[in-house]
Amino acid sequence: TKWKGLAGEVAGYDRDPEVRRIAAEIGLVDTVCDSLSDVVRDADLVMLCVPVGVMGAVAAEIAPHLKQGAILSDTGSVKQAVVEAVAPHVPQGVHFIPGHPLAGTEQSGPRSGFATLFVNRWWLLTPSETTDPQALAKLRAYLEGLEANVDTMDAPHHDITLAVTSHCPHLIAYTMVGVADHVRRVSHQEIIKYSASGFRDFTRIAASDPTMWRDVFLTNKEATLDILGRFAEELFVLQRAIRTGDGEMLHDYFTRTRAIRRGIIDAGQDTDAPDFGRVSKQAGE
Ligand SMILES: NC(=O)c1ccc[n+]([C@@H]2O[C@H](COP(=O)([O-])OP(=O)(O)OC[C@H]3O[C@@H](n4cnc5c(N)ncnc54)[C@H](O)[C@@H]3O)[C@@H](O)[C@H]2O)c1
Ligand SMILES: O=C(O)C(=O)C[C@]1(C(=O)O)C=C[C@@H](O)C=C1
Repeated sequence: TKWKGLAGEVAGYDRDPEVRRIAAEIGLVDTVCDSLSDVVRDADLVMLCVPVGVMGAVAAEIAPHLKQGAILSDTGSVKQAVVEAVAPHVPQGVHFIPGHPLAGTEQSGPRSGFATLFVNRWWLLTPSETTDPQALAKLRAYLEGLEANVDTMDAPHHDITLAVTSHCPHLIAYTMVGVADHVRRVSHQEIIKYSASGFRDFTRIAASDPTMWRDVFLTNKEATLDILGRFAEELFVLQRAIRTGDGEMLHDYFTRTRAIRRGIIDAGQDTDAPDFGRVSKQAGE
């Protein structure tokens, strides 16, 4: 926001005094406030950037201090649970428009952000039927000012989509790293020394913030369990193909998954891993 000069003043608050100290030190915001009530009092846009599990408690605390006409949004990775937790606290005359930037890394904390984090990344908004179109247009224009691509969808659809594209992949990465940790026949030293790049990618994801991801799974329970159920079924099919030596099945399956990867690259969404693009081009595709 500061990079693009999109706001007259950017104020921030975190309940952790160390986070507030660092934010002031690195100039993350113009003003570091000492309380939630102070930080929201005169704000035209309030962005809740806390773990999904505490969104409701924070909303309840700020509610009496929100300015009439203000836009209230959030960055939570799950949307339906945030709507349920936050909406009941939102006063008349305040526009609540939930959101989720599909941008981030395994790092968390005030030093992890950077000005161009949202450039050419999706920022999903989940307005309701009663959302004021002018407030929605204003928020969209602000996010586009950050050079994000904005799309809207309803909250349940967001949650099942992200269960597929983000939440379950994280759980699978956490699990694989956990498995490596528990395998007795391969030492920890060997795992570190011979870590192939696939496993290294998993360890990056599995280093993501435990509080954030605990809350994601506890609040997007139904969708993640649905997709994990399908994952388990397909895993059994692949296991059987390996056991029975069904090479044709494995080859067909991997050909289809490779096409998905190519689709992501062709859509210009592969901003993080240019190496992979290079590898597939070298393979003559
Ligand atoms: N990290 C990512 O890749 C990413 C990407 C998109 C969305 N998100 C979502 O954005 C939100 C924030 O994630 P993050 O990565 O910025 O986490 P973070 O850990 O960097 O920041 C969260 C902050 O919230 C503070 N906090 C916790 N409870 C609080 C409370 N009651 N009052 C005030 N502050 C409180 C913590 O002290 C912490 O500094 C989460 O809901 C997450 O799901 C994260
Ligand atoms: O690259 C990463 O570290 C991420 O996982 C970022 C990622 C994602 O799954 O794409 C993680 C969670 C957020 O809600 C949005 C973005």
